[in-house]
Amino acid sequence: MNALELKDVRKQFGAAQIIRGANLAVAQGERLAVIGPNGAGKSTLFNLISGRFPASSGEIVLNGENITRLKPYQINRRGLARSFQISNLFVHLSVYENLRCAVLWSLGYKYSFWQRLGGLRDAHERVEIVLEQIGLQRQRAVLAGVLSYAEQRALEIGITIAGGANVILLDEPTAGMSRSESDAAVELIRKVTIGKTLLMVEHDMSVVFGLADRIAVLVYGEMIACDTPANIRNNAAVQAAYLGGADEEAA
Ligand SMILES: Nc1ncnc2c1ncn2[C@@H]1O[C@H](COP(=O)(O)OP(=O)(O)OP(=O)(O)O)[C@@H](O)[C@H]1O
Repeated sequence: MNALELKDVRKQFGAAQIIRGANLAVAQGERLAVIGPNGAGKSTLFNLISGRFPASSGEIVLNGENITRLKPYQINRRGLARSFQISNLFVHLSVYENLRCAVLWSLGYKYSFWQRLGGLRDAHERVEIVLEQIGLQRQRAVLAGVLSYAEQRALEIGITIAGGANVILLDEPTAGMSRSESDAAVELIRKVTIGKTLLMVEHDMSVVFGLADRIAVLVYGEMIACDTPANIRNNAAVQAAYLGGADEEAA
């Protein structure tokens, strides 16, 4: 079973066709990068998958279940978690508390007293695991607002994976980072997504080619190619429409 499938998904805002029939099948454990020029519809595609916008037509299937008409929290509970370009952190809470909120939310912190006690213990253990994964154990008590930029982005990734979702959507996870910070972020993303399915929108071609098993190319709302990095690099249509010299930069 695929982790995620899009079947002829379309989105229009008024008369403007923004996504023009996207078809995609992402296998369990696969890492897929979505690339394309500014305004191609990449964020819109993520907004459709995560339920923020309803699709105009077509079908979105997560872990075998049709999620096309579900709300974001319902999709989240079914195993899909998403990070945002814009920071999603509680800046006045500590690193630990930020992660704890994310874990408790995913556990559905609203049941009976006894379940809640069990839930709290589970949450603590889960937070410890995520802290270790994102390398922020020593900053656990630090307020999120005073972390370095790269640490904040690592915490956001931690919050995204904290609930144990099997499909992770990352929107430009290395935006605004220096080369060395983004190299470290690639390693972090690789580590925390082992055994999970990753979809990411990313403009930095060295990140894309460093992480992705497959690359989907979106141009004006149409997916013009979806293939291995090597094939995308050599795809004439992709080069003409978008990639240009960017592959040389990444090589
Ligand atoms: N809520 C909306 N209402 C109307 N038009 C929208 C809406 N959201 C996005 N669009 C339009 O859809 C098009 C695609 O935007 P989108 O943000 O998805 O592109 P993108 O590929 O993510 O771009 P970038 O790389 O610059 O982030 C743009 O022309 C944008 O103006």
